[in-house]
Amino acid sequence: MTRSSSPPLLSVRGLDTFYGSSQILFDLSLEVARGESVALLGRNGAGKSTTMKSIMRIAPPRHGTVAVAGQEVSRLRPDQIAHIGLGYVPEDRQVFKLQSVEGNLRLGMKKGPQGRDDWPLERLYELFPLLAEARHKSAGLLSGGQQQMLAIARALAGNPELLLLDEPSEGLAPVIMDQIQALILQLRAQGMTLLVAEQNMRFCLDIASSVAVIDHGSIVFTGSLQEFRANPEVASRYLAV
Ligand SMILES: Nc1ncnc2c1ncn2[C@@H]1O[C@H](COP(=O)(O)OP(=O)(O)OP(=O)(O)O)[C@@H](O)[C@H]1O
Repeated sequence: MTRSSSPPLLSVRGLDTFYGSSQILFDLSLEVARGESVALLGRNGAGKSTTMKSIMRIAPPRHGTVAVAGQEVSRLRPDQIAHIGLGYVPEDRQVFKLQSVEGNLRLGMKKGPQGRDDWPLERLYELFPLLAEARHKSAGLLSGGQQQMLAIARALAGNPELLLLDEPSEGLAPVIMDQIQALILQLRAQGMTLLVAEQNMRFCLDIASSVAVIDHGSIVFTGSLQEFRANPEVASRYLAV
């Protein structure tokens, strides 16, 4: 999906990922250019979370490569991967419930690529005023929407160049979904590159510049948002609409 000659920020090539003997991803390839916001859309069980986990090497692929800004991730040591610029917000958010909001943010803090340190606490609190108000509260006492915000803020605290969000709208009331959507739009406006896995097409299309559709562990469509909208049969065939 990149149109420039520099390597895409994220390049995923030919992933085959298995859980035990079950193959979940089949020769899956995907690109995210710098500054782009890619929606990875697919039905329940299509393989969206497994794609995210394969990129993060939580579910390491058996075959295929993942490169970040041209550097292949599978060749790096785990301590190097932590500083390569990927921020990951898992589907179940995984906030540390017994820690305070600020404790969670501090635990997420690390320098990004080239020692970047763009997200001090003050900037995080500016973007997430609700977290500033709740800074001393235990994370386990936050609402689902606030926990989603905390999970995103904690990922930002690691100074990522690319943010991977796995089903950020899941389980949220529509009004809270709108708030998360507005936040993601603010991040886009600030230049963040995003890969957002979603079942909820409406949520995702408002924040996406490009779309990749996954079905049964393979990418079946990639294109710009305009191309996706111009091909409504893709949504009716592969997504629950
Ligand atoms: N740990 C696991 N062990 C075995 N099979 C798994 C595991 N995790 C997921 N699967 C299976 O892999 C397939 C893809 O799951 P995945 O979670 O990647 O899909 P998804 O598109 O993210 O869907 P969802 O919206 O339900 O999260 C499903 O058939 C699922 O049952």
